[in-house]
Amino acid sequence: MKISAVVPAAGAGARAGFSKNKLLTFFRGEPVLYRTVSALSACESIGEIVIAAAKRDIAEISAMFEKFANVRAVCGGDTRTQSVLFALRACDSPDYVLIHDGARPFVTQKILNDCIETVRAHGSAVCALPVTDTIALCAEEKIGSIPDRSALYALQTPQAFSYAEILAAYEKIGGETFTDDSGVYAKFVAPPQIFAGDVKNKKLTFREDFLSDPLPAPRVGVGIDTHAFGKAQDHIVLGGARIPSESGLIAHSDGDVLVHAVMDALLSAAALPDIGHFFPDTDPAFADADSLRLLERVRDLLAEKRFAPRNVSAAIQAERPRLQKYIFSMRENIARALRISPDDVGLSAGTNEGLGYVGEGKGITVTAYVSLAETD
Ligand SMILES: Nc1ccn([C@@H]2O[C@H](COP(=O)(O)OP(=O)(O)OP(=O)(O)O)[C@@H](O)[C@H]2O)c(=O)n1
Ligand SMILES: C[C@](O)(CO)[C@H](O)COP(=O)(O)O
Repeated sequence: MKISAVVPAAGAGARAGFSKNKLLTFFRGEPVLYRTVSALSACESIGEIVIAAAKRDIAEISAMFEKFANVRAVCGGDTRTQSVLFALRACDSPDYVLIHDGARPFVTQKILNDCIETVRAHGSAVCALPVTDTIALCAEEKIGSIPDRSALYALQTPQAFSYAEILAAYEKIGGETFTDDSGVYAKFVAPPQIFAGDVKNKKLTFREDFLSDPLPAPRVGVGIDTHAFGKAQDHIVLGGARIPSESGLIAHSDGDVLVHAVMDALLSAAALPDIGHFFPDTDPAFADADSLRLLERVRDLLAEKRFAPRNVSAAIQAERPRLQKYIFSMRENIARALRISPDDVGLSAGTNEGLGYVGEGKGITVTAYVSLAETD
């Protein structure tokens, strides 16, 4: 079952009033369009992604996605309707196509999956929200009538259709302009099926839309742990790596002070009790425990609260042993346990210039910061 995505992104963004296309402006550290397309790209059911871009923006948009093998940009048109038509024509004959505005960067994986499930079942799928305001039909600044609100919905994107049907419908339009794709399908094919949208999936239209953020701020957490040398052992375990050492770190578990600090940071970010609560050092079950397995359990505890780790940044203070050649495998081990990329795990290691208990080689201290994302 092949599913393509079409992203109309060729507008001018006139109502937002920036000096360039609003989709190329930054929101929370990345261009709006990058956020939108990244969400589509993270959806496993979607294959190719075709962006309709204005001629003046096409080089910038193509460069933005050069590392995405499945994303390409084609020339859009003067209206959204034309842009969608041109991108539809450029698709590689999928079974279904999902059309999503570049200007809706807050689309969630749940919405995308619901859209795909609906189109598979019904041949069409339109993201729709029941309206909460009273809607009036007006003429000459007078209210003509007030339709029954229980039958009114605000239509969002994504909207998905059988590719053959929506392409054929778009080819029949001629010069007419539609405000969305469901209108085209309704006119030339059949009444489209709706599924539940989300208020957070709003379209960035006006400058003010860029000031209010519908997404919760990322949650951060900090964790600090220290273990003393003194165990009769020829190695320490740090970030899951076994590192030769004159003596081991004293602990009930494997003494992985780095992973312990990361676990405490994760639990703290989620406002959960610390590792002493979940893995007490009086419980024989955790004697010599592999801390990476405990880290996986912390990941699962976060998932129960609908949080997922986004990134880890930790600083190791150790006079000895030398750690540089183990840093990459530590990053990989932590990333694997947390199901994130090693690129999202930053580690630094330094001595304490001979000062204090670290400098005297009596122990190792790690300070870890993490951030969490809320999951759908
Ligand atoms: N000729 C056009 C016009 C719009 N769009 C896209 O359609 C989506 C919804 O349109 P809108 O929010 O109206 O964007 P703009 O047309 O850019 O905004 P404005 O009307 O304020 O100029 C946006 O992702 C926009 O880039 C498009 O692909 N081609
Ligand atoms: C397609 C759409 O986002 C559905 O709500 C909307 O109709 C686009 O309208 P615009 O005027 O092109 O922003």
